[in-house]
Amino acid sequence: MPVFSANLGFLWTDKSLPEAILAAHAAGFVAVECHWPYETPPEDVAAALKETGLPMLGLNTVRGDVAGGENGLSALPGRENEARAAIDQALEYATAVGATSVHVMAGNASGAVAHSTFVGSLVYACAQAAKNDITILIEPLNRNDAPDYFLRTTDQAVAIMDEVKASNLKLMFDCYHVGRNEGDVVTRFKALQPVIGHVQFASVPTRGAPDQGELNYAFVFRKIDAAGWVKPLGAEYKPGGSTEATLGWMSSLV
Ligand SMILES: O=C(O)C(=O)[C@H](O)CO
Ligand SMILES: [Mg+2]
Repeated sequence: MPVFSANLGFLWTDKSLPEAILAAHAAGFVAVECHWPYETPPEDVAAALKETGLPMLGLNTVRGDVAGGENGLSALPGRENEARAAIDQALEYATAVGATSVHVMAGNASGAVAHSTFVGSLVYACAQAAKNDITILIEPLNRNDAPDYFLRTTDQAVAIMDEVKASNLKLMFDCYHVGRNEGDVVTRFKALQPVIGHVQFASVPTRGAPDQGELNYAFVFRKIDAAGWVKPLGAEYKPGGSTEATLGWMSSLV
């Protein structure tokens, strides 16, 4: 039976991160994950994780100048030092809270130089992360939400993983992005399962709770489960109001 991780970048954003961890535990999630926790002291997060017994699955590297439209640094030619600093920061925070993975965000770029810049950043990230048994994740984002993002497809992600050749580099398979960009979510999941490090989901195309939209998540969850995937699936959707009011899917879809 599938189990779920609450993505606290989107769920319970009305609460502080430690309070959101308590809320996720009370709602029945078995794990949590976040986006950019850096304003919360890691010891406060660690205390809430300890109190609830929930693991923190992952967090993201910072995006750079968000107001200026940046969405990550690791594929940006000329920004290698900032990208490395973002990776160091994420790994330090992950280590302090016991998080098991870090999503290295590529940023808005294209072309061969961006590709080699991203590969270089990932080689660095994987080497640093291996010291603390942390997995590095890369995630293709869909072209509607992130039209200029460097990493767009699962094929591109696999080619990059083949080039980096690090056993701790894995794919973040977000059913929402795959559903919007590529389709064939279940078929792609099965084909990619050996290189997937984490799975996320939200309704397609609105990024709401998974019991709405064109993707049948009762079917998707059943197939992922049947494929032998036992890690928590990350609920990364925008509740558009009270998170509790959207949680019916936790029982209706499994
Ligand atoms: O946008 C997503 O799907 C993510 O998982 C990342 O956290 C980037 O925002
Ligand atoms: Mg995602």
